[in-house]
Amino acid sequence: MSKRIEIRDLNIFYSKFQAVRGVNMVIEPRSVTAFIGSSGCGKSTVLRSLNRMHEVIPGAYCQGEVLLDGVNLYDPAVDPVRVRRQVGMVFQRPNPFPTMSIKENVLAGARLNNSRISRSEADDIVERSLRGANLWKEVQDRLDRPGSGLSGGQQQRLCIARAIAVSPDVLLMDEPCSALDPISTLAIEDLIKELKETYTVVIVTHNMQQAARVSDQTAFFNLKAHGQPGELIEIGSTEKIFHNPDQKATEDYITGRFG
Ligand SMILES: Nc1ncnc2c1ncn2[C@@H]1O[C@H](COP(=O)(O)OP(=O)(O)OP(=O)(O)O)[C@@H](O)[C@H]1O
Repeated sequence: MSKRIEIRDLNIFYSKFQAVRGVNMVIEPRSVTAFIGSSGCGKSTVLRSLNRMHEVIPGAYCQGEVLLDGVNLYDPAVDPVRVRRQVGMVFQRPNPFPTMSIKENVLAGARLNNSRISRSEADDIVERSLRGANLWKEVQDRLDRPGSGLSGGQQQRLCIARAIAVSPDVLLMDEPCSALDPISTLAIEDLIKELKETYTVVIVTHNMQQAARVSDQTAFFNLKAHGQPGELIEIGSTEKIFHNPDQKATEDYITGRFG
């Protein structure tokens, strides 16, 4: 549970187009790291490279290393399906399986890994995951109703429950609150702070206040010019990046002078 991520000399391509260049960073276990930066600088691309989701896109590939507790996820001997089990992902729009019950939504990934889960094991996974996603109290009396009947914020917590049901080491979140109202957003932010007790969390956000509220470390990405690859400009404690960054480009972005 909760592993250290080290990214070494990562270059990321969509066929001939290089989207990201030369990223190096360390993400400690039991912490939240926020990726910020203007649109198109490669935040989501880097995030997707951390669980080998990037290469699912035809023609897309990476060069470099992503180490999870010292093991390179891109080593030819490593099974990408196993990587995606270890490194879970939550997307921008809550995407529960609409016809499945709340309970079956939570169990979807767990059933893929093991088709013979006993009833009591399934009940345990459902309760543990829904409690972990701060949703249990709201749905415990309607576990057999469709996941699509929940509010947007509840659906996103259901997706988080589905991600943690397979006991990952890392949770990736790509703008998890961008489709949510402010109250649901705060509920997810509170949850992120709890999740870091157990998992390594990496979140892409356009919301600076959100990065400042939830993250321990912030990584600022930028593009030198349109059509150029995105680069990691600066990474540091969120306190430092927001109050005393080393790079002028970071300061300009944080203070809203561009981006
Ligand atoms: N599936 C794809 N095929 C080809 N190019 C892509 C694909 N997805 C993203 N790109 C390109 O890669 C670059 C980085 O995109 P990415 O979505 O990672 O940026 P981002 O910083 O997450 O942007 P945003 O903040 O707008 O979500 C952009 O130039 C984008 O057009």
